[in-house]
Parts: sequence; structure tokens; C-alpha cells
Amino acid sequence: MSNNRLKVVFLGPLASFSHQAAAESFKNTDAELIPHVSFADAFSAVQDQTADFAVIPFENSTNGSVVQTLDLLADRTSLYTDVKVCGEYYLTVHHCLLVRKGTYPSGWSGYDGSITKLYTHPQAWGQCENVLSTHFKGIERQDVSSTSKAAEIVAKETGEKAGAIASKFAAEHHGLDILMENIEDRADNTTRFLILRNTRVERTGSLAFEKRSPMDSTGITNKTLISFAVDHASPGALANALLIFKAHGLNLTSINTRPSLKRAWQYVFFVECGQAPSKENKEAVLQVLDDLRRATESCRDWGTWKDQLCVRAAS
Ligand SMILES: O=C(O)C(=O)C[C@]1(C(=O)O)C=C[C@@H](O)C=C1
Repeated sequence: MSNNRLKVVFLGPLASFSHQAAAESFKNTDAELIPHVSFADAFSAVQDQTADFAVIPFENSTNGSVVQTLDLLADRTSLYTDVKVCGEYYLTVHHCLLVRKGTYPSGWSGYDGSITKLYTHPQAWGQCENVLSTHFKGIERQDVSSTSKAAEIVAKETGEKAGAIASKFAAEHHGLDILMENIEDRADNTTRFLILRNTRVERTGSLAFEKRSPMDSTGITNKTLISFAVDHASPGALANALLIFKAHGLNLTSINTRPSLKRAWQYVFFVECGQAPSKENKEAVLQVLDDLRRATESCRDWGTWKDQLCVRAAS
């Protein structure tokens, strides 16, 4: 990498929620924030070492898992073998309905029902279902690569009256009017982002935005993400794999699945587990991985990082 600034990639264009999460999580570092057109491109940039870190949405408190991210983590063709999770960031997500400047001069009170098409990232629809089903029933919904891309498209749209679901920042960035604000179903709508690094790049080993390593304890919980596949024909194979976490004192905090794409109705499982680090359980993750290797068809350690929910609760 040419200059010394940390390179942090995220789903662009500028003013996406991923941009906000990247800017906030690296705010105390001299980092260059670089937009990419897809999550896959951001993963590749970390794998190819053209970036130090990627900030990628993993799940939303209202709408659940980001399946595009799970599919990349399934890594079925081993494209991202050097990529690991090293941190997380919780971003409160407030959505707005954006329209071209001057379309409705008196705002929502003067809205005449003339929008014919809405654009946003697939994750955002499910976070704004109440407003959409009340006021925009039957209106065409167009998935685009990000909320800021939606804003960019609407800013350029000349033919029809279109709306974008995106952030206030996207409105400012693209010079759009905010027709409705805070249209998310729940005021506590939050997206959890994972921070990815390349394990071969030494300078990403200790995160610039974290003062303590995951093994420094005092009031901290560590989280670990592990993916694995089991023999579906063997009764109890999944139950046995999950019991391994219990046996080593690791608390399961989330389970996700994606199709294995090897055979229909077979899955890759993603398990997150947590523990308060201590001398006694220092080796717990390694022991779990050791046992899982014997009990599963394949398994992968995606890394251990500091649980930011408990950091937030403690501060
Ligand atoms: O489209 C964006 O702005 C993104 O950064 C992606 C994304 C996501 O995939 O979850 C991020 C946060 C919100 O939950 C909605 C969309």
C-alpha cells in the first residue's frame, strides 16, 4: 500500500449508512474512507490487501440478517481466506423519504400521491414497512446497491416522480428534499456492522480505534463468529456441534444459516458466541474449534472481537 494512511472500504457511494458507520468507527484515526460498489468488492479489497479494513453491515435490529453479507461469509469458493472479523459497530439508522428538489414545495402536507417509483437498498424496505404500506401501497419498489445510490438515482431522475429511502446525509450530499423524516418502523432501528481485516497485514492486528485488545478483560465480553457445515444425514450432528460451545463455556448469541449450494436443503451455519475473557477460558475458542473440526464436515474461525454492546452499556 502506497501511503501510510489506513484505507477503510465501505459500500458506497458517499453518504450511505455504511459510510457513516466507517466514519464513526474510525473517527479517531487518520483513515482514508473509500467507497466500493458492492459488499463483494469491499471483501475483495481486504483480501487483496488494497484496503486495511472493510466496514460491512451484518444485521439490523428490525429487519434481521443482511443475507448478502452472510453469503460472502459463507465463502463457498474460498475467495476470502485471509479475511477475519476484528470489530463491530452499532449505528442507529434513521431513514428519510427523499425527492428531487422542489417537487413538493409545501412538503408532506402538500403531497398529492404522485410518486410512481421508490428506490432503496433491499435491507431498508423491511425497516420502513409501516410507512410504505400506509402511504405507498402498490408503488413499484426498485432494489438498488445502496441507499445513497438510490438518492443519486432520484437526483438524476427527470421522467417520473420517484422517491429514495436514504439518510439525511444522502439528502444533503445529493441536494434532495426530505419529504418524510424518521420513517423507520422503530425508533431504535439499529444496524450492526462488522469490521474486517486481512490477517496477513500486520498493521491491522491491533485496531487503531480500540485501545485494548480483546484479551484485556475488565467488564468486557468477547464475541466470536464461527461458520461450519455438518453431515445432514447424521442424526444429532447439529446438536452435537452446538453442545461443543456449551462444553467450553461459550454462550451462543446468534445462529444464522445460508444454503450450502452443494446440495439442496443443506446449509452453512453461522454461530456467534460470547464470553467474558478470563485466565480460565483463554483457550476456550481454540478448544471449541479443535472439537468442531472433529464433529463437522468443515468449520472456519471468523475471529474474536470486543462486544460493543457491553462496552456501550459500561460507559
Ligand atoms: O445502503 C446503505 O446505505 C448501506 O450502507 C447498507 C445497509 C444494509 O445493508 O443494512 C446499511 C444500513 C441499513 O440497514 C440499510 C442498508
